Amino acid sequence: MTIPIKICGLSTPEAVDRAADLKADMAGFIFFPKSPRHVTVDDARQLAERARARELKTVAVTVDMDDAGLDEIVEQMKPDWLQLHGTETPERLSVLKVRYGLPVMKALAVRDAGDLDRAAVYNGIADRMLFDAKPPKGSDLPGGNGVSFDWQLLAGRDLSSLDGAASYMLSGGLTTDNVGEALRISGAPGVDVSSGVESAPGVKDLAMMGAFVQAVSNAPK
Ligand SMILES: O=C(O)c1ccccc1NCC(=O)[C@H](O)[C@H](O)COP(=O)(O)O
Repeated sequence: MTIPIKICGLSTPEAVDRAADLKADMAGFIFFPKSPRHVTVDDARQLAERARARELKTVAVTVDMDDAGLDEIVEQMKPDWLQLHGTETPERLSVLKVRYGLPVMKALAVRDAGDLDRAAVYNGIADRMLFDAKPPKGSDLPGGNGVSFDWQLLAGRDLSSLDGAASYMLSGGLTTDNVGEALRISGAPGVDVSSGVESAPGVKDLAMMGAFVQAVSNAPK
């Protein structure tokens, strides 16, 4: 079984090409001005075009964005997926799925088992969940903080009610050094990485990207 990998926060053609060379499944582009990974719509349009040419799926990552902002992103970038990384409700997801006809990945911030229980409200609505760590106190970013949550929370948990073959992705503080252990403990069907493949905030490191993908493929199935 191959584990789907999303590499998030890409902002250069080199990083997009590297993700495609490595046969990552998804490339995430961040629309959040406070993030060191923020891209403009025009940047995203060009980067997504490049990804599409290599059959790399693109994900527009937004946070409680209004319709006007989303309209522009969808029209220009033509993403394959929307990732909603804010406080979007199941009702909001339903509206956006009809409006854009795109699959939606809902990020949920996890610290304890109760947080994971909240995923149930998105059953049958989100096409995929992304379980990420809660941001540390004082962080301006809802994601991309390089912190993990307790992977044991996912161990043995029945998430079969979530739809799709890869019903969720594990995220938050994953690195080459810990992703094998994270997969072993959680049994996650997919992984997402951002700061764990960066040499500085927002700067993707091509060698680290390669090492991460290798570590995932080396992980015991
Ligand atoms: O990465 C960001 O800067 C970011 C900003 C605002 C919303 C979401 C953001 N990232 C979303 C992701 O999917 C990240 O890959 C995920 O949070 C994991 O990040 P990391 O812990 O750095 O691997």
